[in-house]
Amino acid sequence: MNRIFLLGAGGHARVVLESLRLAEPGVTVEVLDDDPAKWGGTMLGAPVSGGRDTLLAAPGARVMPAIGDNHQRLAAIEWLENSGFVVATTIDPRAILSVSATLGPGAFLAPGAIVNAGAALGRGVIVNTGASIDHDCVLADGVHIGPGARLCGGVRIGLRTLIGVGAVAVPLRTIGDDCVIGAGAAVTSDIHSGARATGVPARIKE
Ligand SMILES: CC(=O)SCCNC(=O)CCNC(=O)[C@H](O)C(C)(C)COP(=O)(O)OP(=O)(O)OC[C@H]1O[C@@H](n2cnc3c(N)ncnc32)[C@H](O)[C@@H]1OP(=O)(O)O
Repeated sequence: MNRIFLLGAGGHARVVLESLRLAEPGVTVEVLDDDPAKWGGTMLGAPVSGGRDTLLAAPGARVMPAIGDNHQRLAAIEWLENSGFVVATTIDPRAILSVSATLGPGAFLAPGAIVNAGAALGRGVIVNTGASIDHDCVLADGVHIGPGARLCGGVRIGLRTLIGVGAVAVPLRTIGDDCVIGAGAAVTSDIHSGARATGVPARIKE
């Protein structure tokens, strides 16, 4: 039986669940969440059967992290790896992934996402609905590229950074760790780690 646990029962997890069912027809999905209030319920017909303790009864199980928050998702992946679980990736069949691009464990490509030649995406990277990552981009662990965002060629993005919905970055720019790039921003200069930047062109908000 093709069985997988989905870690997370929020809005992002519902998107991942639908993509997973399309990518792996017939898969049996069991949902886990750290919030006990969700236990015993269902999410899109899949049982929400408990929290991480439930996993400990299934050593070596396959788990897809589906937590929207970048820090929490990456921490969960590290916990799963250290606990001996197999961290899955999910590529929605309506996404396009270059044969020469690479994805780390726990990565998710949403419907309409495009990842082009030579791009390297780390662990737990989300490329959300209709976003595009062009050739030779390098995205570190825990990055989230929001819906409709566009990265030109050779852009580098640091750990856990969020690129907001509809934002863009021109070629070869570097955006550091733990940044937030606001919705609709145009990144035309490098952005240092920890910065929040908005606008066209994007300016760092101190
Ligand atoms: C499927 C999904 O939903 S995936 C979700 C992906 N997530 C996103 O895309 C979220 C992106 N987040 C944003 O763009 C946010 O607005 C942020 C992070 C830039 C700012 O959030 P906050 O710190 O809460 O700022 P806040 O809403 O209080 O606004 C502060 C000021 O910045 C302005 N501002 C906020 N966002 C932006 C933006 N994207 N571009 C330009 N100005 C902005 C506000 O208008 C406000 O201006 P004012 O002080 O003149 O009134």
